[in-house]
Amino acid sequence: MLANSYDIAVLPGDGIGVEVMDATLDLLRVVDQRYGVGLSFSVQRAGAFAYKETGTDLSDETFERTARADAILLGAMGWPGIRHADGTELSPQITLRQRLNLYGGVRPIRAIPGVPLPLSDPRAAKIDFVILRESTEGLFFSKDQGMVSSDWAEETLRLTRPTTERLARMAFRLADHRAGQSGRPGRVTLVDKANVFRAFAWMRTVFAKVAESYPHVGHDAHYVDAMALDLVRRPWDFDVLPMENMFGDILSDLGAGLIGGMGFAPSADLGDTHGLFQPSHGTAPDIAGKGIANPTACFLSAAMMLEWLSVRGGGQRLADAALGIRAAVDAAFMDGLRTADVGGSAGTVQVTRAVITALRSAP
Ligand SMILES: NC(=O)c1ccc[n+]([C@@H]2O[C@H](COP(=O)([O-])OP(=O)(O)OC[C@H]3O[C@@H](n4cnc5c(N)ncnc54)[C@H](O)[C@@H]3O)[C@@H](O)[C@H]2O)c1
Ligand SMILES: CC(C)[C@H](C(=O)O)[C@@H](O)C(=O)O
Ligand SMILES: [Mg+2]
Repeated sequence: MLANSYDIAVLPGDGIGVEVMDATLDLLRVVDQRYGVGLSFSVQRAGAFAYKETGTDLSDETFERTARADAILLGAMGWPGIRHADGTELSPQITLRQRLNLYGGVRPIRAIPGVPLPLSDPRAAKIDFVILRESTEGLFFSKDQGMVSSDWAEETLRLTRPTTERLARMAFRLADHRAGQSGRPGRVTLVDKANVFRAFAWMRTVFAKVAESYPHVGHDAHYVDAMALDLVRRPWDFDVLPMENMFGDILSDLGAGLIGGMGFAPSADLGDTHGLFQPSHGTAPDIAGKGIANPTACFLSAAMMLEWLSVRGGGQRLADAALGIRAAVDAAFMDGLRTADVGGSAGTVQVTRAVITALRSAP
């Protein structure tokens, strides 16, 4: 699909989602001038404040428009006080994942050179792994269908063969791709709780079968509780970590903590036909409106979007643009940029200016 222009559906959402998206669109316009990738943006309203004003957090019209785009860029959605009648928070992100079958939640955790890290071990600078969060089933399968009585409450975890096999193939392809780029051997480590639940023992058999088709990629499994320990103790040892939905939700925030916080953690929700890109963080009500949200995670999510469009046949310019964003982010932080979340004073606008300057001055 070598196209001259790409239609990007943009859903800024709520709180700092809007702030980091404004910054990302400023960056992408400069990227477009420099690399000539031909991006056009159609901004759509969705999220908690849309719900408050219109009664829906994701209208059918917005969904259809979003589903027709070449790629989707999302800020963050949700707001603590804005709830459904049953008290649950709104989550149109989950609706999008389920309706577009975005089963592969790719959440890279990479230490950005120059950003202060919480672990003092010098090996922390080498942290570079990917959480691959299954994003349509697992424990989220029973969302809105859990049974609650006055005496008990029950939710259901479901893993299906088609999704588990697709997730496994995505994990091995990703490890293979990363090995090709880094020169290090690839390794897929399934994160589960197979010592207690049959569902995870079964998941191991599905992964072991898929692994046979990738003999050059290493493969093992790790219990989720031990993985929580080892991600703090030796995170530099891991490569690609596929896991069930809820485990991935939790461990991806832990991973973000290892590299400076949520403001540095990008993500992509990928299916076979659609790709949605968003920072892993939420709407951050505690800092919204203060101008200090770190837009780096959203910048890096936009880079993932350009790379995905490139891999789907969009050509080298998109790949170069993705690399250009990553290099500019690294250069800006190496040059001393310090965001408020890592003890500095640079706000959203300063970070955006610094990254744009680095992009413009790159050879
Ligand atoms: N993908 C999404 O849209 C998404 C993800 C997570 C949470 N949420 C929603 O967001 C709302 C707030 O959730 P929460 O507070 O648990 O999680 P959060 O990710 O919004 O915030 C957690 C902490 O990280 C900080 N933080 C997050 N992003 C940051 C950034 N870019 N720069 C600097 N600091 C940042 C916040 O200030 C806060 O201290 C809830 O309604 C939740 O449901 C949405
Ligand atoms: C806001 C919430 C519905 C969402 C999730 O649980 O998936 C978020 O925590 C995330 O990690 O993207
Ligand atoms: Mg989460």
